[in-house]
Amino acid sequence: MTAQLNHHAAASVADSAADRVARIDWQGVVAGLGEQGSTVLKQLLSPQECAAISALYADDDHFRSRIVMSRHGFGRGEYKYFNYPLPPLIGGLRSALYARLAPVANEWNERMGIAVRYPAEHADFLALCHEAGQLRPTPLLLQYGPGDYNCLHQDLYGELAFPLQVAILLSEPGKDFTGGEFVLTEQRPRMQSRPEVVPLRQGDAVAFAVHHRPVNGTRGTYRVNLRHGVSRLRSGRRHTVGIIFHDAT
Ligand SMILES: O=C(O)CCC(=O)C(=O)O
Ligand SMILES: [Fe+2]
Repeated sequence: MTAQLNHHAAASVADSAADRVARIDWQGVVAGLGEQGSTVLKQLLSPQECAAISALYADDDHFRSRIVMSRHGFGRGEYKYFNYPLPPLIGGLRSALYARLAPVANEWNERMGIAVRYPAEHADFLALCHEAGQLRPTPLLLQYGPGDYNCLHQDLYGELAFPLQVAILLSEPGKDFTGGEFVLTEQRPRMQSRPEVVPLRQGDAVAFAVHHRPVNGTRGTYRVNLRHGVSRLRSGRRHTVGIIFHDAT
């Protein structure tokens, strides 16, 4: 009886976005981002939350636009950009994650010799985006079926770009879908690209560099260029929510 009650309590407690972001091992995340340009944030969403967010896909009231990837040469599959106001959990994660990633972004820019610095609070960064004419929300919900894939790309939507982003896998590999792995490539100057496959379970998030990041070499710091995408789904259905911190023109 006690175990059942505890289980029920754990499932029904409103675990705020801020609380769960505060529990992440940020030292480990910062180390992973520094070494690989990406890192996994385990179990950011419960299976119930993943299912609830995936179910939003069918309801166009939540979205400002729908993109069919094959029409633009982006791959195969589709996605929808959320409208403001974002669903509270996604909006809450967006601002809580930003506050933890902004110091990393500032350190990267310093090392890459880029003068831009990011404010501590996401609301202040969004105000800068809006002043620059980047008014449209960028968080998105992606949907893939058998044979679908997402070509390697960078999510840049205007002059202002926050250098890190987060994607959360909403479906369970091996059960809801097969194939469909999250892939990153890292292009070093005058060298061939390094591939990285990021293993994710349902509810896990990956934080990664949007565009470029600094790497220490023997002759100082250089920039590597990153792209991300998704390998071909072999079967089933895969949903992801993408959290991009800059808004779009
Ligand atoms: O579906 C994925 O895992 C990748 C989604 C993506 O490209 C993004 O969130 O920016
Ligand atoms: Fe993307």
